[in-house]
Amino acid sequence: MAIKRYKITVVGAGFTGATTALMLAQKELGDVVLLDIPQMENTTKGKALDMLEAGPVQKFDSQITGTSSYEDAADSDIVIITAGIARKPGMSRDDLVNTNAGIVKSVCENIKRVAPDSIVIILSNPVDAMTYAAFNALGFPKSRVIGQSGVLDTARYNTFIAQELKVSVEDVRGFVLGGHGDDMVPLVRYSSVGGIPIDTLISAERIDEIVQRTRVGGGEIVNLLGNGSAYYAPAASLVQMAEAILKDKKRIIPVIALLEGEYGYDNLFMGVPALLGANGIEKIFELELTAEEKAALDKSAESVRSVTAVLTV
Ligand SMILES: NC(=O)C1=CN([C@@H]2O[C@H](COP(=O)(O)OP(=O)(O)OC[C@H]3O[C@@H](n4cnc5c(N)ncnc54)[C@H](O)[C@@H]3O)[C@@H](O)[C@H]2O)C=CC1
Ligand SMILES: O=C([O-])CC(=O)C(=O)O
Repeated sequence: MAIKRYKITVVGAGFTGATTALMLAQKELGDVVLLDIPQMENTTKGKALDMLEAGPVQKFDSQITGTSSYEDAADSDIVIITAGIARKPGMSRDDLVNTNAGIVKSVCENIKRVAPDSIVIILSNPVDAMTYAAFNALGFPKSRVIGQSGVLDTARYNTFIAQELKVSVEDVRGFVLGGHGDDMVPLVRYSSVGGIPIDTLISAERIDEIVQRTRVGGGEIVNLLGNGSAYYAPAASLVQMAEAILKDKKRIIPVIALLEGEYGYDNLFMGVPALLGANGIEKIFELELTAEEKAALDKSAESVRSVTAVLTV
């Protein structure tokens, strides 16, 4: 019997990448390769060794390797791309598009060469457009090119709802659709706590405030940190997606997927609820939307389209 040990490569060993590598190892989802540019090789090796040395204390046996060589990523089952620059206060995610498109493209050309059967999850911002750029550079089927935004946006939304009601986060089921920008669409009508619709528990005014705080949730952290963006919750979100795939859990979670007619959009990568399993995105779910919800989603899609259109690479 051949027992499989998974290999997960995390490209970009900065705040999000390093945190993701540690969380993957803590859950023993597989062996982890942490990869950054040659100028960062010693730092990357140092971070990987430091994490590995947490294993005896935290009782995990995942290997963690720091490297700048794509050969070490050969035949990865999953590749997570966090490479690129992060925004600072006063910037929007879209300001990163030109720099990060070049980085994501070069990373994907290497991944295509060394791990042609991998499932690729993209975090680098602006993430809807970067997932599109990755899809073009990889040439993989759409089921194997997935962007992360919805797990994080939903986690923020759920956090604020749980705080408002003083209940366990475990019982909150929020839903966020659309692009990873300030006009994302938290869907109040599809959000519940212990099965109870939130609009029967929270006033309309407070719900509006929670929705607005969710939309600018990334910016709230950017302003507090002063010199970078969120990484603990983004890393946890990536790990949830990797786990759904590696354990073939068939989870229904929001991810950035290529839309080919769904919700009325074509040739657009944007956040929608999807079934995530061993084959990557196995199905996209189309929810019925009211005219108001559809108008909000159209606005978000328009923002994603305009930043995707500036891709020059
Ligand atoms: N989609 C989402 O929900 C989120 C996206 N992000 C995005 O993730 C990206 C990374 O954020 P952080 O880790 O905080 O930034 P960071 O600056 O801490 O780390 C980025 C790392 O990428 C590396 N890098 C740059 N070019 C590379 C290349 N060609 N190959 C390999 N590695 C390369 C850098 O050396 C650096 O170590 C940013 O674009 C940020 O905006 C961050 C949080 C959430
Ligand atoms: O806000 C940022 O720039 C990073 C990010 O995407 C998030 O934390 O949602």
